[in-house]
Amino acid sequence: MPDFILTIDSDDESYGESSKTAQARADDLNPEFAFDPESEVLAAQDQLEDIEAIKSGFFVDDIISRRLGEPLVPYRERKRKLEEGSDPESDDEHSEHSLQDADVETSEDEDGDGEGQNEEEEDQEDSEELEDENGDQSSQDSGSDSDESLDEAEETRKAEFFDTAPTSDPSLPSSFAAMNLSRPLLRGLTAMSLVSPTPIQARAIPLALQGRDLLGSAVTGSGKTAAFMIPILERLCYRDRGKSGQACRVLVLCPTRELAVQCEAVGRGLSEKGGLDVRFALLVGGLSLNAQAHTLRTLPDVLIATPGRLIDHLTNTPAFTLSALDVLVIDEADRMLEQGFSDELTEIVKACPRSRQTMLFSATMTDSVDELVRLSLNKPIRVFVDPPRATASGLTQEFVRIRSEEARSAHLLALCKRSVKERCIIFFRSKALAHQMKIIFGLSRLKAAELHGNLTQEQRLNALTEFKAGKVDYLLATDLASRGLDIKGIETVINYDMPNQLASYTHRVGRTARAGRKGRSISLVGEGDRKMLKSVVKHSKDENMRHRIIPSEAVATASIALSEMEEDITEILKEEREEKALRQADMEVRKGQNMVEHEAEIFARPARTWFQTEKEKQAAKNAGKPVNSKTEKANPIKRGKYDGLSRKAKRRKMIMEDEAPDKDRGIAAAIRSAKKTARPKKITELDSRPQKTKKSVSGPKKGKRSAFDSDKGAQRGGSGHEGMRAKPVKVNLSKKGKGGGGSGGKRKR
Ligand SMILES: Nc1ncnc2c1ncn2[C@@H]1O[C@H](COP(=O)(O)OP(=O)(O)OP(=O)(O)O)[C@@H](O)[C@H]1O
Repeated sequence: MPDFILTIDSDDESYGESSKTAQARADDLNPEFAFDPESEVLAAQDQLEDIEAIKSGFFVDDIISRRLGEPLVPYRERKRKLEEGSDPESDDEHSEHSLQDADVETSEDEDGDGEGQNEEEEDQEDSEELEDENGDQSSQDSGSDSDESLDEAEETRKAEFFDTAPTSDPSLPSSFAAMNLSRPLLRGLTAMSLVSPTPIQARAIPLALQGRDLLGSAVTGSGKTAAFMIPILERLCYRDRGKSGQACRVLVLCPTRELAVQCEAVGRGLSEKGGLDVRFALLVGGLSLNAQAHTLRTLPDVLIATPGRLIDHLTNTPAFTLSALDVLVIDEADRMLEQGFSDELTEIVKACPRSRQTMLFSATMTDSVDELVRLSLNKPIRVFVDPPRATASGLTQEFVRIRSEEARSAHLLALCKRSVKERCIIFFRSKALAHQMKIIFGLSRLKAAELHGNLTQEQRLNALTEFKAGKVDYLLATDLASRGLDIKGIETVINYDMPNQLASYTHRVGRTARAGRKGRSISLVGEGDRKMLKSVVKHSKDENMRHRIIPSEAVATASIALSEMEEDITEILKEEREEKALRQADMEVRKGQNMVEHEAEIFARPARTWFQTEKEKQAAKNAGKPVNSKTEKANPIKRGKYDGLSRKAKRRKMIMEDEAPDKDRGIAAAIRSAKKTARPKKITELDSRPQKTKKSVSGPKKGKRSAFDSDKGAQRGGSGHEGMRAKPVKVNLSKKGKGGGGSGGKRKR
């Protein structure tokens, strides 16, 4: 059997060979371009509540420094230096250390002792084993073919549920200019060096401009954020700008705070660089509730939110509703449909008007009807650019075999000491593991920051800032950082352990090789990870896979170093616990003092209500698995008659039902119509499908066309007014699906 996997026997081997497709993609994209969320991170930090950090990690650097006999730098001083851009730790020391490592590596490489021989035999064995994984593939393929092939009933349901993309014009726009976008937006795109759309952008943007519901999927790092942000901004160019037109029109939901921060940075960047007057609000946990509530009172156009905080505002911020929402975007939608988020998502969808446009995006998007029905989509179109679970073509995937679990950390340490020395993100299954490794890296003088849910929001944002700025070489993260984060220049992703789901693997390794660049992933594969390895092999191209060997001497050296650290690690963890308890006690005392001093004011405040108790939240999280379509089929979601209606619409329907039949219906109708007129108008959508525009749209009426309507040629020629498109076709989204646009009848529930 041919050895399909190239075995790397040198740690220095470059991962740089890229396939022709990667080159083609690289030509398509501008690898130098990156959105700069860093400034946004700092902006978000300004909003932070002044919470004294009491969680772990905050002071562990100090404890480690004390152990290593290094001078202590107070946290506030460190933070100030970070903001000023100077490195609090000595670079010299680090480079000296790297040199030492290099020396060791050379001497080891030159040393051809018996252990090397052993290593070779292991190589052979490992290659065969990986080959086996591939060998299994054929049999597994044939077995899973039947698993994966959808039964006829499912096919029929999909045919009924989804719409097909219009095929009349198969040519895709080759530039943003060809998309007939308004001039300020084109200016913003150019300022951000975005010239030609990526495949997902070329397909999704025209459909999104028509107001269609859609599901977008393409590999990680292929520009999905701009694929929904561009049509949103374009449509907002045509909104009613009068006072009565002010409303929260767009909601983008993200599963993590960091992703929301980044997403807002992309939208804000495009808007500011193009000179569009679109206002954004970031609604994420960990940032000041009051500041967010204050922003909401100004009715920002676009809300970028995590579900929990959004629901908090919906429940507790007076007068805040989503009743005027035009567009709902769910980023990383497959994750949001999972158990941990699904209750919150259902609650949010219920608060949105049914006439909205809904767009879902993810690199691992599902098209399971069972999972999608709860979102009340209206004949959505699937825009699936790459095969499901595909990885970026510039990615080389390497695998290291771990023979005993005890040796896992030694492998990681050896790998980082010898080969992967910077721009690396390492994923761990648990927060505790990531934290423990932070201590090990600290004691080994490897610069690392941790990013997981046991940290305060300030610590999380600081970790990202430090990593992006190159102040630390490693980001030790949990799956919190696996989705969506776009950090320029990540060269390597290490999987300390394999995740439980293939989708998580795809997202983790997708933090590198983005936007046409090259990158590599290195996964440590133990006995328990073999099943996932099989799945990965099955979904990957052979030429992108490598088997990596870490010399056993290097692992042995790391192992000795680790055992020498054991006592220190225990001591540090103990010291940390004690310090944490002290701070906690200190905080409790201050809280008590506050209660005494400000009792009257505190009790005068309206009590906040919560959508779910902590217990319920935990139960939902523990369920944690993707929705089981079979169970769903057996127990279909029961829908009430008010489901899918906004709160306002629900109230209206209830009032109408309560109305006595003998009441003057004419007066009631007149009142409703007056209220409707007072509501902000929907933002426009570009409907390029001619058969739909003429009959169905409530666009500009005869004799009421704007001065720009007849100016098509001038606008195309560059002399049109900014923010206006020639002959804008105004479509009232609330009419969507009522016979117009061929999207068929009433919205399905
Ligand atoms: N049209 C474009 N031309 C060049 N580069 C682009 C273009 N659109 C986006 N990019 C680049 O692609 C990078 C990745 O974009 P983005 O984060 O939106 O990817 P994604 O598909 O959402 O990834 P993920 O699935 O990991 O969330 C951005 O940093 C940006 O630099």
